[in-house]
Amino acid sequence: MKIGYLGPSGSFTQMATQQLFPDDELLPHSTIPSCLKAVMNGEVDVSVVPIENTIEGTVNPTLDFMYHQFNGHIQGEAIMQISQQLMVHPDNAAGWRQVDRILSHPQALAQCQEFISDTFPDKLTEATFSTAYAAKYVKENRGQAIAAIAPKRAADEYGLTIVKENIQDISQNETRFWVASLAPFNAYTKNLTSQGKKVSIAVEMTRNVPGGLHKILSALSWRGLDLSKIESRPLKTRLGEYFFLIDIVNAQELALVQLAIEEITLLGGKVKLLGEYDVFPVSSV
Ligand SMILES: O=C(O)C(=O)C[C@]1(C(=O)O)C=C[C@@H](O)C=C1
Repeated sequence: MKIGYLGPSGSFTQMATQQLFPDDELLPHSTIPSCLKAVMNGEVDVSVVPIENTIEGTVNPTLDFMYHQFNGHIQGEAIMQISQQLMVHPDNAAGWRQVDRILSHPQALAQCQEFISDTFPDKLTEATFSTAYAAKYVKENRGQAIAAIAPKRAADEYGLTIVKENIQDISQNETRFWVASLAPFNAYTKNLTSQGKKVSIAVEMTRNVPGGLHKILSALSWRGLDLSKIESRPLKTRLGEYFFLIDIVNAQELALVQLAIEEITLLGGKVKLLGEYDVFPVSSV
């Protein structure tokens, strides 16, 4: 299969993708929407994109695209430990404290807020498409006084010097990645063991019914369905209109989830089933 991922080479997403699909052809894409569009237009069979992090929460571009535009499903999830490193071009290693800009993906910058405000109180941060993109940019622009926050793998890939290790605000920092495709497949490597089944749905109440969210939650709760996450995102229609992402864990009884979806629909809710999938812990290699 052809597998898209948020690249370039050296990204956290690449590490997760290589463990999920060790024998497939991996193709980097520069943004999360371009990874998911590549699935929709048949350029790749599957794409792997980040969805949530311990410190910074939901990766909104992923959730918004999955809800508003994606016409396939989540087929799996990987959970990986994330350790962020500060790196510079080797020529600037001695004077790294003098950098005037710190580049990374917004999720990674947010994961290292304490370090950045303590070490570089007056310096600018600059958002890049991914952590590895920032590392590559630092490599290609050695004349600029810049640093990247990225994985150790990106430092190796682009020949950068790590000047501060493990700079994320908490050590137990993890990111979830979704595996998305149009058609189901069962080609996961035997090296991975599922830690359980999950179902993700997105729900919007078509009219502003009082107690609408309460009704949605009741349909799930009286069936004993165990929720691990609920989050609202703007519908992008009018101010004050939202959809809700709901993750259901230990969802062995998929029939129960189907019945809950039917009940929510009868109550006036519009439900999009984002996917029913296995969750795989992967290591940060
Ligand atoms: O894969 C990467 O390297 C990314 O830049 C993306 C991303 C994310 O969006 O969460 C992936 C894992 C980390 O949480 C930080 C950044």
